[in-house]
Amino acid sequence: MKRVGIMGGAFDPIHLGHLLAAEAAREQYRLEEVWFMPSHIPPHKHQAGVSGEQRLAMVEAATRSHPAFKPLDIELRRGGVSYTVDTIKELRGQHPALKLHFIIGADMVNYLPKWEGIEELTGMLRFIGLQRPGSFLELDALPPYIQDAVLLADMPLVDISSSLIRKRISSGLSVRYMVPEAVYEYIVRSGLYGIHS
Ligand SMILES: Nc1ncnc2c1ncn2[C@@H]1O[C@H](COP(=O)(O)OP(=O)(O)OP(=O)(O)O)[C@@H](O)[C@H]1O
Ligand SMILES: O=C(O)c1ccc[n+]([C@@H]2O[C@H](COP(=O)([O-])O)[C@@H](O)[C@H]2O)c1
Repeated sequence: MKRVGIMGGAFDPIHLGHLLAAEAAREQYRLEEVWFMPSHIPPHKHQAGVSGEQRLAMVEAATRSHPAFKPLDIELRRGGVSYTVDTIKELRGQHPALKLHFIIGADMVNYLPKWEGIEELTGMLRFIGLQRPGSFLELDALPPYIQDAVLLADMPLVDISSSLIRKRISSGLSVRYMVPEAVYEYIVRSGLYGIHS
């Protein structure tokens, strides 16, 4: 069975924290591919300020150089609120022979009990959880059926978030090296987040 990781997020914009988390999960759990999937409307968060098309273009730019990383536009094409349970059912229908892993940072691991259809989701995939500065991943605080569905991976802690990047750009500060060069160029070229080159 092919082992695939899915890294879902708003990617507004995609940054080095996302990429290092995906690479750590890929290596430690021998994932053959990792699919980066921008959400349409995130279930529990403000809607992205930048269009789905532009967030996908940044994901494409960020993943192009890695042979195992691919963009996935399934949630942008479906529209509406991007509940993971709906997406995973759709993906399992399309690819019944995949072993799916959903890669998430500590903030999202702690939030798993509130995910739509979480009981059903834990029967369809494993989560791979990574520590993230600012949110301590506490497996013991989760119900046992969720703990059983979460695998842990290590990564160099990266204190970068999309909101930090947006805030720095709007304050005229540099975000070079917080995002891949190709993403930085896309942000400048498209004038995203009010950037001045
Ligand atoms: N620096 C990081 N280290 C580990 N995981 C991360 C990091 N940044 C984001 N993630 C994880 O990546 C996934 C997608 O995150 P998302 O696209 O919402 O980025 P974000 O940086 O959290 O955005 P925002 O700051 O706008 O809330 C989530 O599971 C999140 O926990
Ligand atoms: O389905 C849910 O209820 C759910 C709740 C919170 C987060 N998620 C998914 O988890 C991924 C990371 O979420 P976020 O809010 O950090 O971008 C993204 O793919 C979301 O759709 C999903």
